[in-house]
Amino acid sequence: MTICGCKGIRYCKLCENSDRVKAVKTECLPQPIKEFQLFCVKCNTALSCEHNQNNSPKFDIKGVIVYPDFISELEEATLVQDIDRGQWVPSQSGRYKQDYGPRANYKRKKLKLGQFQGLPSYSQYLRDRVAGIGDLTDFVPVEQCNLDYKPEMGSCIDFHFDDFWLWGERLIILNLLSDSFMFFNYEDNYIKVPLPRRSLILMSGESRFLWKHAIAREDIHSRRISVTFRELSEQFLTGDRAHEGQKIIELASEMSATLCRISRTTAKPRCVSVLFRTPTAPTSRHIYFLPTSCFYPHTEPPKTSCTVYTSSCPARGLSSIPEPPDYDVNLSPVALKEILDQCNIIDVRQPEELIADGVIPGARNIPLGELPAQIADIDSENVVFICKSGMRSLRAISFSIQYGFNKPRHLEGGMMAWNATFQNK
Ligand SMILES: O=C(O)CCC(=O)C(=O)O
Ligand SMILES: [Fe+2]
Repeated sequence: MTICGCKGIRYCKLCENSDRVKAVKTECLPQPIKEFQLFCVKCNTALSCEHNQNNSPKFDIKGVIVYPDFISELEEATLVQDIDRGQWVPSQSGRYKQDYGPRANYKRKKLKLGQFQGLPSYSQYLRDRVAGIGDLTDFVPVEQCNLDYKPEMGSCIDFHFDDFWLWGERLIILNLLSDSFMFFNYEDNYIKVPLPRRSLILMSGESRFLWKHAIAREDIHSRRISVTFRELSEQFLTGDRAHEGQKIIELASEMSATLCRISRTTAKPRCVSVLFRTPTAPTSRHIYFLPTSCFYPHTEPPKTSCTVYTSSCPARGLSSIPEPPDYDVNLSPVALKEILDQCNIIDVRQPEELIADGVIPGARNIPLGELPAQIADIDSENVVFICKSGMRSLRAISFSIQYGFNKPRHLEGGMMAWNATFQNK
């Protein structure tokens, strides 16, 4: 017996050799598709263009827009950290799922709102940013679905339409942690749309109603998280179920996190400290750097609602840092050298910096941006983070403490201090 979320013809690497999957006729199982056209995210076309010489393109797809770099690397790291605080539940085809939205019985066309506590507060700034895109000012997301794809699980999602009865014309998906492709199919035409890491894809019009979409197993090379936002269909907005729709919209905008306190930090004038209480993290304190364009420091921070706070702050550049650690995180180059063989050294620089400035023997290179995806593979004891000057390694410390690492430390002053101490000696 394997424990996974697969049923019927769906399978993952845990259950693909099970009796249930073997019993399904091979021709019924989804097979890899080898022939497809490639979509150009610069020209928004699957036809040949200056970036992409597709062989004899047959079809174009309308209604797809990809927004590269929709969030920054730091925002991604913080977002993944917030998402991972929630519980992942096994789903079909080797995926894991976190669903925030109304419970729906699609066959009976019935909704249950009892459990729905609203969309998570950590994604409020994303929703605000989406609403800042020209055509999406009236996009009111009422569902957020996070999916976790892992190559070792063979995670994928087969070709499908998202439900039309409940969900509206526009689907919005944020692609986190690794590059991938959204695969589209209409009759015998296949198109792959690149989804660079940290990009957002908007699917509407033909790409929503005519073409099915999928994420292929062969396009998951390392951990990938997708965050899908869905709006209500017309009948829940203006049609005969509008009263239910209104209730859902009200519930969706209620934060599942309660804002406990928001205060200015005296030590850092451009920051506010925000205390939240959420079902998954009883109290979590975030210090937000305020963008210069933000209304602070001209007015008092709002005291009652974090919706007001987040939607009033243009979220670009917003990032959170946890509490400072309560032990000495600093190791001097000399101190580190003495205990080098007992340390688990993680170098968070980019690979090209290792070539330029040298490495400490035994160090494992995990660039800071990769840390959220790889942190589960690091032994959490005796960790010493290294970077060029000691700034990124401090962030790595904060991040890893939240994952339960035991007193991680760093090389104070980074490789610059190390080289100044030991080079030519
Ligand atoms: O993970 C993705 O990007 C696609 C998810 C999807 O299509 C769905 O949940 O309906
Ligand atoms: Fe979908």
